[in-house]
Amino acid sequence: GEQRGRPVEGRETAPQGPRAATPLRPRPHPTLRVRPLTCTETRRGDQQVVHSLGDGAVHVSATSPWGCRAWGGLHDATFGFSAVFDAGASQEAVFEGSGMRQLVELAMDGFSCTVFAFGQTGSGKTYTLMGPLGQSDTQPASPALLGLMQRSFTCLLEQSRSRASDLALSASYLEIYNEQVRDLLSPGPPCALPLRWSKSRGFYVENQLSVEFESLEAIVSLLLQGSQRRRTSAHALNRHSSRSHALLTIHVRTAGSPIQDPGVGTGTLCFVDLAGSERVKETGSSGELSVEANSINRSLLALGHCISLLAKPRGKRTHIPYRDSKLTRLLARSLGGSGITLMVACISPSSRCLSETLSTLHYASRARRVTTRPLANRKLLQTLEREIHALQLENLSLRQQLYRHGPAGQLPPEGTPAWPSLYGLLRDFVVENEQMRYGKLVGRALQPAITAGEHAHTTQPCTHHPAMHAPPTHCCPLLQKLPPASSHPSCPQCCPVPADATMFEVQPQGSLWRGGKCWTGGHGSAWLPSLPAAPEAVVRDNPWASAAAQEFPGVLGGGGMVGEVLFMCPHGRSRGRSRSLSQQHPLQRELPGPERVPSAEGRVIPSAPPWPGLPEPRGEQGSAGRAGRASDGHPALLSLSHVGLCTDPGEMET
Ligand SMILES: Nc1ncnc2c1ncn2[C@@H]1O[C@H](COP(=O)(O)OP(=O)(O)OP(=O)(O)O)[C@@H](O)[C@H]1O
Repeated sequence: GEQRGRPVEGRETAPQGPRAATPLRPRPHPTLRVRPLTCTETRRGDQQVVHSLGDGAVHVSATSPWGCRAWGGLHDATFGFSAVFDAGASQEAVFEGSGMRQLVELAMDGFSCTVFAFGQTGSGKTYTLMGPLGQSDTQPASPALLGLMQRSFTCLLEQSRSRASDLALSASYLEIYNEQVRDLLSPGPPCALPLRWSKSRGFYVENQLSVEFESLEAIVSLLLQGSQRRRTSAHALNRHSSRSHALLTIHVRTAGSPIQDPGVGTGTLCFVDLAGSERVKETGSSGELSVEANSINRSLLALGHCISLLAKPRGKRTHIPYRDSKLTRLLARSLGGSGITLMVACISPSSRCLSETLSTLHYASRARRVTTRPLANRKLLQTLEREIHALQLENLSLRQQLYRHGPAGQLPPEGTPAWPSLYGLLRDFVVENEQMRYGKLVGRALQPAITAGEHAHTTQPCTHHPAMHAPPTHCCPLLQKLPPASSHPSCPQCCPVPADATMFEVQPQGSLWRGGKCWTGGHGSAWLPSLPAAPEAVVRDNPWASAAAQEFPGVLGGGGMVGEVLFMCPHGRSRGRSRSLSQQHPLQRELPGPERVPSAEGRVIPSAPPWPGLPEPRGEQGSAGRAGRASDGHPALLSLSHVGLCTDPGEMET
């Protein structure tokens, strides 16, 4: 019996004009185009089964018994789209009414935009995107027949000229033929290019050619050149059937940025002309044609599968198998990622194509439920740049730490085995890295006061390195109480490990093992001018250490953590960069997450997992952490690897 198809939920209203559509539409934006009956279909007496009802609705009434069988007796169905263009709609009407102009503007603003045409073979996908391009090699297409691509190019170039900013446009064009990605712009015979994945770019094609253009003629000629290289064949339903999926991408980037890596920092507008789904029986394909048809159908099936999964509510989504085909890999970002997608479903009105038409309509209905999270690439780039800058600073600090581990301030010679293993070293770096991040936060918090010049007058140039300034001493109460520095104020170049500095290693009993000439207290502020025989003696006999011990009882009274290497600078006053042993630093609450917050002893739990067979990392709460407390219960000394923060927020980071 007859059955009326349910209208698709939440049907969007048709756009009222060029600017009517919402500029940022996170859902794929299905638009329907119904082509006219072809001469062959008319001659054959095929009936028209698709009728536009207006307001984005289309009605399919199946009178063909063949169609009824295929859809289990479903004769009637109404579907809703954001816009429906029937057989009489002009190419211009499709461009203006589909939201294509807005998509171009979004690409210019740095978003990743994709328009893809899908539908049965011979349904008018290529015609909608490119017009009758390539169907006549001798005559150029009339301007009225130009497709979405050429109209978008014009719009892009107009936009790029009208925007004062320095924007450059380039294009790449590839096809996926029998699961091989091939560059359509590279000269020479087509060869398969590798498809790779990177965190910043997602899936991308390696060694793909990208050609810069400045005029409409140039980009249209690229389009023509690529389309002529694209695989097409004739079959029963289409004399110019595309045998591959083609992706033409326009990259909008800031002039001067590298053309080789257009993935990051650019807006993109990608036109995807999918190969049409086909029933081999109907197209009469055999041999190579049927191999191509199988490959096309398989990749379209993978695309359909991804779309069905993406259409589920976010909470109920399972893994999206983008890797099932090259097509889904390349469309991953547009479908479910940070892109904005316009889908153009193309159908034939012929009763003979009913089954395929209904399949396309259901496919489009599913796709409209997919949501993406559009993110402008330029904004993404700024975020990444900030992150890179922070990481570079961190890297520098880590290099300095590594430098300190080398003998006599030298970097270890190449080929020296990593200490104690590469993993151990890395793990320590993770700990240090997190602590330094913590220290950096404090430094950043203090920076405004420092840059305001509040303490500027107190800084003194280092006698060894005039470019370096010692920190303002009055910022830290501990430094204020200490006697004046000996020969010269310290600077990051002199301290903490000058060539004549010596290391001590902390033993399980809490005593210092003299492995060198110097050690420092937990604040890094009480650098001692002479060699201690034992820490107690240092505190007792040395005025610097005594002052520090009075100010912060317990800090200098105990040993460090077992296995720690402590340094002492013979030059007197330390750098200002020092780590607190305080239980609660006022800035701790500003830390971004619990893993960055030091423990009560001022240590940070590393994010690196413990490695079997290796001792606990120095910052970890293990046996080393427990031994880090002095026998009287006060927190013990911290080694340089824990330096970075002062109890007094007034003390600056070097
Ligand atoms: N809206 C239209 N108006 C007039 N002719 C059209 C229209 N759409 C398609 N055609 C004609 O229909 C035929 C098939 O169109 P086209 O090649 O674009 O189909 P296709 O979907 O790209 O097919 P395939 O998937 O096999 O490549 C062409 O001859 C084309 O000129």
